[in-house]
Amino acid sequence: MAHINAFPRAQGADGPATVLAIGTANPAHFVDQMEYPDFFFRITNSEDKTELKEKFKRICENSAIRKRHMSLTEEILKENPNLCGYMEQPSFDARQKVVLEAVPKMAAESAEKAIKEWGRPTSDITHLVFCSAAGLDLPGVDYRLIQKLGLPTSIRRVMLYNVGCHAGASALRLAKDLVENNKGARALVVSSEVNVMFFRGPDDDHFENLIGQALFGDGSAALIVGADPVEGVEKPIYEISSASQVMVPESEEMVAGHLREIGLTFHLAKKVPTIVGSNIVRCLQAAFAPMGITDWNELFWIVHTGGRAIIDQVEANAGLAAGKLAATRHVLSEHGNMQSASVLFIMDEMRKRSAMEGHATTGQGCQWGVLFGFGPGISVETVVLRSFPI
Ligand SMILES: CC(C)(COP(=O)(O)OP(=O)(O)OC[C@H]1O[C@@H](n2cnc3c(N)ncnc32)[C@H](O)[C@@H]1OP(=O)(O)O)[C@@H](O)C(=O)NCCC(=O)NCCSC(=O)/C=C/c1ccc(O)cc1
Repeated sequence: MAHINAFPRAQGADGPATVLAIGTANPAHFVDQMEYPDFFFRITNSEDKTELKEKFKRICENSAIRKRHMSLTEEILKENPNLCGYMEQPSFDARQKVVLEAVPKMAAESAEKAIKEWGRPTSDITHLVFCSAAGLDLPGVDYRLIQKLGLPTSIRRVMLYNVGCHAGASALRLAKDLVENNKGARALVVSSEVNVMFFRGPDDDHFENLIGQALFGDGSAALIVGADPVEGVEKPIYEISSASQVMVPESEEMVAGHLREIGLTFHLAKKVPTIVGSNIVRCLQAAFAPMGITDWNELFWIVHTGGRAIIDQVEANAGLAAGKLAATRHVLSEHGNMQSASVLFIMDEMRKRSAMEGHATTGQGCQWGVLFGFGPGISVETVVLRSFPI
């Protein structure tokens, strides 16, 4: 009997991973950030907490957010008053109901847009990477997407569930490895996030909860990632040149999420913006040493929209010129913090405004760019991108 000494190894791609298409989606319903304090304190029956409301108003005014899209409507909140208390029980089933509908719906919508831009049949998609911080349900949204999009049932799926805000960048890191190690592979990367799991009313002793209530919005983004683009068929937007992850030393639990009967509770230390800021140059130096780049203004920039103070700290620590974070600030303003989807939205915004402003490349005229994902821990993902000519 013939013996096989080794399985044939998958053949790798010739070139690096590239982003070949991007699609985004949001719920139609949105809240105006300036009107939100009135709505939030009214719907949660907290009008008597006048001091807290004044502070929440100041936070909203200083958030640099104009609007946020939300799956949670006034109607749903009225039907489920336990969502409006600070820690009312039960609320998990009501949260889960919204999550199970909204997350796959938005995911399919953004993926359809990405597939349409890509221009090839769904049968050519070999891998699926799905990420979300919302939802525990089996089979997962990866499976739902196969049904909704008519993807091959043999598609190789990876789920990044409950990773946190840095998961969008983690998904890019993973997709890069998948497509570079499997010749001809095309990965559909989808992030879909809703803030239903941690919506709750105010409490005098837990102000960090209110910080979260002021920042998060819902959104989904999808990308097609593949190496060796087919000439005349596929048009690369960015190269994913390198991707690395680091846990910021001694930052454990500065950003943390705990799933309880009352949904996701999270911890957010006041020091988060300064800790992120003070670690940024170290990450840049490690990522750009191979190119010999030390002037961070040479790069195009994509920074997770964690909060205005985080973006300010990154800008100050990297010594960035005005306008370098314009795409990031625009996504913050229009959507708030959409967790893992944020950086993918900014990738889309960056290439669109580069074309609109008449730049020579998809990275506002720059060749190299950096994408930062921040999340629980604090974890930092640093992705080096390379632009393409427009
Ligand atoms: C836009 C903010 C919220 C407000 O702007 P500001 O008014 O100029 O900021 P201040 O620093 O002056 O803060 C205003 C007030 O809020 C208070 N504050 C300021 N952060 C705080 C604070 N983390 N605690 C508790 N009081 C505070 C601060 O002490 C101050 O109080 P007071 O002096 O009495 O008015 C700004 O502070 C800001 O962007 N902060 C960064 C927010 C931040 O850390 N974002 C990270 C988000 S990532 C994340 O939450 C992920 C969660 C997650 C986890 C797991 C999952 O699975 C999913 C999700």
